[in-house]
Amino acid sequence: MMKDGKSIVLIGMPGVGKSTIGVILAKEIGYQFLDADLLIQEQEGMLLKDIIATKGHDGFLAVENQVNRDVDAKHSVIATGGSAVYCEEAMLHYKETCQIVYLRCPYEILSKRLGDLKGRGVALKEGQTLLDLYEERSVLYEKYADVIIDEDNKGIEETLELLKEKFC
Ligand SMILES: Nc1ncnc2c1ncn2[C@@H]1O[C@H](COP(=O)(O)OP(=O)(O)O)[C@@H](O)[C@H]1O
Ligand SMILES: O=C(O)C1=C[C@@H](OP(=O)(O)O)[C@@H](O)[C@H](O)C1
Ligand SMILES: [Mg+2]
Repeated sequence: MMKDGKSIVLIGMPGVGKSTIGVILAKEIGYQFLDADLLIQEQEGMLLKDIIATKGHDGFLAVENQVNRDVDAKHSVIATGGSAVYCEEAMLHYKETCQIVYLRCPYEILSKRLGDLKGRGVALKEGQTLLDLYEERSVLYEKYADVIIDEDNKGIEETLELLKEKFC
C-alpha cells in the first residue's frame, strides 16, 4: 500500500482508460476504487447520457462539480469523467487532498479508440468536434496535473506499470 494514503485522482479525455486502468491499479496497490461517473448516476438515478439530455451541458457539469467536490476518500483511486476538469471547485478540492494524474493520450490514437461519442455521453457543446474538445481540455488537464503519464502507443499493462512505478 502507498505510504501517505493520499487518494489518486485520474483525469484525462474520455477513452484514455481512467475507469479501466483505475480499477486494476486500485486492486494492485490495495486501494479502494471509485468511479465518479457511477456516483453521479447513482445520485441522479439516471444514465449520464440522459442527465446530459435532460439537464443540458451546464446542468450536467453542475452535478459533476457537486459530486466530485463531495468525494472524501482516502486510500482510493478515483476515476473522474473527462469533463471533471471544467469543475473548478471539484478540481481545487482534489488538488488540495489528492494526487492528480493526467493520463495523456495523443489525439490520433484517441480518435481511433473512441467510437460513437454520443453513445458515450461526452459533454460536447453545440458544433464542437473531438479535436476542439481535445485542444480546449489539454490545457486544463496539464494545469491541474501533479503527474502526467504519457500513453503514446502503450498498452494497458504498460501504462499500469508506469503508474505503479510512480506510486509504489
Ligand atoms: N492502451 C490502452 N490504454 C487504455 N485503454 C485502452 C487501450 N487500448 C484500448 N483501450 C480501451 O479503451 C477503453 C478505455 O475506456 P475507459 O476505461 O472507459 O476510459 P475512460 O474512463 O478514460 O473514459 C477501454 O475499452 C479499453 O479497453
Ligand atoms: O468527457 C466527457 O465529457 C464525459 C466523459 C464521461 O466519462 P469518461 O471520461 O470516463 O468516459 C462522462 O463523465 C460523461 O459522459 C462526460
Ligand atoms: Mg470512465
